[in-house]
Amino acid sequence: MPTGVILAGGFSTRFDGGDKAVAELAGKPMVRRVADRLAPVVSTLVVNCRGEQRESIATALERYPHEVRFAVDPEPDAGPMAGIRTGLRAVTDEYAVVVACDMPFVDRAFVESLFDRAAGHDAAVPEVDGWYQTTQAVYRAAPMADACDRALERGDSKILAPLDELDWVVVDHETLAERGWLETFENVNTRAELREAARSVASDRRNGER
Ligand SMILES: Nc1nc2c(ncn2[C@@H]2O[C@H](COP(=O)(O)OP(=O)(O)OP(=O)(O)O)[C@@H](O)[C@H]2O)c(=O)[nH]1
Ligand SMILES: [Mg+2]
Repeated sequence: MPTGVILAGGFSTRFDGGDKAVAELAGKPMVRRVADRLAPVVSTLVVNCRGEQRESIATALERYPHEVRFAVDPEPDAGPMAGIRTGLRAVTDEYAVVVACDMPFVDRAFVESLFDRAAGHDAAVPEVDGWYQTTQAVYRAAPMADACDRALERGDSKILAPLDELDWVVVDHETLAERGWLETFENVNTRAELREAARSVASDRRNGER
């Protein structure tokens, strides 16, 4: 089975104090929600974060059913693409799904379909409203990490820069909408968005989901 990489090295500046990775959403830290949603489709978890986040994230991931590896940023604040690179360097499987720690509704069936689409290619990246969702995408770990290194060496930290030299496929908006997969990209940046997400979890619970 492939690996799951959770990106958690950001500074949560819009979140008004505290690290959103370990903020509780309906009683469960967000990073744990993402990890639990990936558990059925991955066999190893890699968490990319800064050194000082490691202890609190490890606590949030206690008794996770798979091996958990930490990939600590050598340099903090180098941006999400550098975080993807650092996370993918710790991957030993051919493919990995990368998911941001603030996407607590990541959909398992969607992730499985991303792995299917990526097979034989270097990446499968969804596109929503014209934006490529590189922080919820599947990559072939080694070529993507190498391409990130080269982009960073050229001083290009744009998240799409490494894809220029790779064979990547796009999962388009229409397909995502048809299959009911737009909610998988919902992300939490502010305390208000956290409250909104908690309301979604509560209403889904009433409907017998989540
Ligand atoms: N390793 C690493 N990851 C990052 C960095 N910046 C953002 N990320 C991750 O990329 C994902 C999406 O980023 P944002 O939503 O901007 O998160 P953030 O930067 O923590 O929050 P803001 O400060 O409010 O922008 C999150 O999973 C972050 O943890 C960074 O400089 N390094
Ligand atoms: Mg940011």
